[in-house]
Amino acid sequence: MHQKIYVAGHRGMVGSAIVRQLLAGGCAPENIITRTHAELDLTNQAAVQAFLASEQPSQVYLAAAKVGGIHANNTYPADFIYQNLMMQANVIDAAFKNGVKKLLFLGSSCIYPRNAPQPMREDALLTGLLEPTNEPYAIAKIAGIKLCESYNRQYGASHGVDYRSVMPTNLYGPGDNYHPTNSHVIPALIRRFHEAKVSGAPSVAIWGSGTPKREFLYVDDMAAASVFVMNLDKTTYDQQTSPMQSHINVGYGSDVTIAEVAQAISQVVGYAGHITYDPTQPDGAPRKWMESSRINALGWQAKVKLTEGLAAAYQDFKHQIGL
Ligand SMILES: NC(=O)C1=CN([C@@H]2O[C@H](COP(=O)(O)OP(=O)(O)OC[C@H]3O[C@@H](n4cnc5c(N)ncnc54)[C@H](OP(=O)(O)O)[C@@H]3O)[C@@H](O)[C@H]2O)C=CC1
Ligand SMILES: C[C@H]1O[C@H](OP(=O)(O)OP(=O)(O)OC[C@H]2O[C@@H](n3cnc4c(=O)[nH]c(N)nc43)[C@H](O)[C@@H]2O)[C@@H](O)[C@@H](O)C1=O
Repeated sequence: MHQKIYVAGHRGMVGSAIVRQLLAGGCAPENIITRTHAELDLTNQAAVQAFLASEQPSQVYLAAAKVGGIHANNTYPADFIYQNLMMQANVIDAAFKNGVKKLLFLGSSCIYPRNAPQPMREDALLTGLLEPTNEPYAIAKIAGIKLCESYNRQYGASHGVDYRSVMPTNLYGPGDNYHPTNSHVIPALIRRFHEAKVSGAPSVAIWGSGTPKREFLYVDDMAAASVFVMNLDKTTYDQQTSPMQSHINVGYGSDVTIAEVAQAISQVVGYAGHITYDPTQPDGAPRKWMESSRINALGWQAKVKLTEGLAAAYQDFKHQIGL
């Protein structure tokens, strides 16, 4: 019998990329189960339980979450911690209760301490204070990792439960959220430089100092990593993880300053004006570069270079606004 795969968050940037990856890998469309947020609110425990009881998928990709950039995280902390805690607890528990043996949880690079040595290794988790601008979201993500680990420890031998966690670095690409203030830096600046080019604005303001560094991974690379980790045989996966340190970093391999990525975006968009800086906006973590040797040792490597990915992201933006 063909495997039914539930992709939670299939309309989101990562979820839609995971669906593309599954289809490209030969998965039949009818075997990919999806529900929109309007059809199934994952913060509703009874609805999630009823859905998984009726669909009985064999795998779950948990790519649904309350997601946003530094301003959104800093403005709506209650939404970020509550909705993410509820979604992941509901999906992971209902998956177990309905016999799902394989689940992949998507965390974030935010789980690591603000001042973790760079690049950040998986064993840096819980060794220091978190970045205040996204601490609530990070706490929810850490809880997601520990939910997966705890179900594995309690039910792995008896029920074959094998729930895995990948920690993406900052992501961008098709299907991104281009909201002017709630988005992440790359989609926000694609929109702002595009609008400045169209309006002829003489300058564009970047938030913060421009000095923080970020690692950026193209979303289709992230989707490939997600399917790769989900399908790894357990013996191989266990070689790079331990029962209470089961998460795996997924990074591009190198990072750039915000000033450098802003310059690159202005070139891709074709904006010729000046770049200024708005110190009233927060910088957030000074650096968030992932140490990805575990997943690299398992056989996955990022492929899409930043300039190539930015060009594709700009095409996606223009498509989203109907150009
Ligand atoms: N983007 C990034 O840079 C990074 C993302 N991640 C993680 O990757 C995962 C995917 O992120 P990304 O694709 O960027 O996020 P998106 O916001 O693009 O997608 C999230 C999806 O989840 C859905 N969703 C949100 N709340 C609910 C709910 N209550 N019930 C049902 N569905 C819901 C959204 O639907 P709707 O829009 O209709 O509400 C949307 O389709 C998340 O776990 C995120 O934390 C980790 C690191 C970096
Ligand atoms: C992805 C990961 O990490 C996220 O945190 P973050 O990396 O700080 O997110 P960010 O992309 O919003 O900012 C990156 C940097 O960029 C600068 N910056 C400049 N100008 C704009 C700007 O116009 N918009 C935004 N958003 N940032 C800007 C901004 O000041 C900051 O220094 C979490 O929210 C959380 O979502 C998470 O999971």
